[in-house]
Amino acid sequence: MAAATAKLRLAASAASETDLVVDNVSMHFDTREGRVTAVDGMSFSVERGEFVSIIGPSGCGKSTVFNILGGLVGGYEGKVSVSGETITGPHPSIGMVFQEESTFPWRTVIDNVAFPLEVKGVAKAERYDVARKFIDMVGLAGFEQRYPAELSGGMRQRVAIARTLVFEPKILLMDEPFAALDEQTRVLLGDKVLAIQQELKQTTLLITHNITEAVQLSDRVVIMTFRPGKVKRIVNIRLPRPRQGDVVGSDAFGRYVAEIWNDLREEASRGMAESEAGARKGRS
Ligand SMILES: Nc1ncnc2c1ncn2[C@@H]1O[C@H](COP(=O)(O)OP(=O)(O)OP(=O)(O)O)[C@@H](O)[C@H]1O
Repeated sequence: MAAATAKLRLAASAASETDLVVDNVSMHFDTREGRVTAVDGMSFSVERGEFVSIIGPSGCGKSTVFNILGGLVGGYEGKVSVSGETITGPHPSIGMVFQEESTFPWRTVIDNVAFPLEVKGVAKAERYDVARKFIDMVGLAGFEQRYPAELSGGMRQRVAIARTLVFEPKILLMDEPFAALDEQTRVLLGDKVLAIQQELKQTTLLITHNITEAVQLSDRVVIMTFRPGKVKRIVNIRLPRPRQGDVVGSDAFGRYVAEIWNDLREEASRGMAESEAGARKGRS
């Protein structure tokens, strides 16, 4: 009986392991126009193996949150912790994928992906073995010897994702990695991300302004308000896993998109009204 209870307790704690906690985080910037509150008292967490997206209109503070979590900026209020440890700068458990092009143009795909292992001093044969595994996972097998200029934008972003995964980070943090791609490519790349998620059970936090992408990939979507960025609502996406791109055509998918758009429309309209008012002020 005692053993059964202990087992249950163990299962319950494993089921609720939290990888990332954002606790009451605020960030202000002092500008010539005065103090701007970019993020205001944001709190949320990401459980182990969970895929969470943060979505919000332009200017709501998404990139600021990304920079805080990546340890790229300091001077914020509140606390961010990874597996219970407060972060004070870039944390080795967090692997980042950036919006802008970040592959090294002078290196082949395999040398791009193997780069972090090369820096760590891993021998060539071993680092190529590991790199091949991740190149395969992102669907680029056969392209190992190509240079980034010989690939499409979507393929280059997959190289960047593989290069980050090679570290085996506890948390994968991505800032609009597919923003520059067309809608069809995004949905197809979403399939790749879903497959990776399925295989690695990778804890992932995606920053995006694309509702389809957020619903397609996530277990939960954190909706942010327009400036100052707060958590407006967190939506649980109860679409079955494993998911594939065709989930986008289902009625349930459409309902989630409509629900999130309802919240976002309000925020985006506020953003637009503010920028129009700013432009009028500038003209008068
Ligand atoms: N370094 C900075 N100095 C001054 N203001 C800043 C700075 N970084 C961000 N801001 C302001 O903070 C607010 C949030 O910006 P942020 O870039 O985080 O938003 P975002 O949601 O990522 O926007 P987008 O989707 O357009 O990239 C904006 O009003 C922005 O002008």
